[in-house]
Amino acid sequence: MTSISPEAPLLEVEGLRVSFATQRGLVEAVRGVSFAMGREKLGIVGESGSGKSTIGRALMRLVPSPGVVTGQKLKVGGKDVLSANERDLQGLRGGKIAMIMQDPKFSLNPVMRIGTQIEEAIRMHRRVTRKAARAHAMEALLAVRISNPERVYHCFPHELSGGMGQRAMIAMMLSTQPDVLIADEPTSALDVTVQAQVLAILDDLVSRRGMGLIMISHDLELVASFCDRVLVMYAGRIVETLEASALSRAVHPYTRGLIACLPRLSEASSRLQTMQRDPAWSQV
Ligand SMILES: Nc1ncnc2c1ncn2[C@@H]1O[C@H](COP(=O)(O)OP(=O)(O)OP(=O)(O)O)[C@@H](O)[C@H]1O
Repeated sequence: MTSISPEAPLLEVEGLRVSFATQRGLVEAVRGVSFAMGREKLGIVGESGSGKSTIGRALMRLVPSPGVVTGQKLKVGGKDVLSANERDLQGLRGGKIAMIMQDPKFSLNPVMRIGTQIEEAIRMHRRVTRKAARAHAMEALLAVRISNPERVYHCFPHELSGGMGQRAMIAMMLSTQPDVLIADEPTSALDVTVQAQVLAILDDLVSRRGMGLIMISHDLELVASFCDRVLVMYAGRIVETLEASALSRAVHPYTRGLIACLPRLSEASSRLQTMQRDPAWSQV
């Protein structure tokens, strides 16, 4: 873990804006988002298209062309992301901040064995021998509760099940010891049992390593049960920030609408509510 004081925010975001010039006009995906986070689990929820993933990508400086990212401040572990050059970015990505995606297919190299990929990631960030990198890779696989790391080490990604592939990806992202991990819908492609196992692994790793975790999801219930704090997004803006334990005290009508739309076992026979949107929620 890099040496930053426990009190310093791991992440500082002020006035973040991301827009895309498209043939259909300017898409303002993120419209002035500000937040800070420490060693905590922070959820970002909102419906599809509200800008959640774009925030994650902006933090990694991975917004694709023609995206334009601006802001007053975007700092990870005290390092400025907005002004970082390619070399700085290599150190930042993996070293300070890493991202796991919904599907390991997009993060793992399909033609490289799992162990080799993890070792490569480690050796990009730490001066260690091949032998030491291999030992660290094995440790990383064990840390995500893979009981037979030797076998997984030699596998290609397609030889792993969805849950195992997800664990291997988490192992790779954590092997470089980042301060902040962004998990973008990390479990939505997994069945419920495997989902619970992967969340338990993330929870354990985050609390043992004292990292910050950003969990991006459209699932308010999941995020509220897993995270300490929740940012609720609507149309590119944060409309509400809540302690996860205080969801019932949400005041924004969009958040209240999300809560009202959740199915409840006690009301199995009643119709699910649908959200009534107010155009005023999108106004800056
Ligand atoms: N490369 C791109 N080019 C043009 N528009 C984009 C691009 N990437 C994202 N957008 C637009 O930015 C907005 C926010 O997208 P984003 O993927 O961040 O939303 P999201 O909340 O993560 O949604 P989802 O849950 O579906 O992933 C959407 O309107 C999307 O169409």
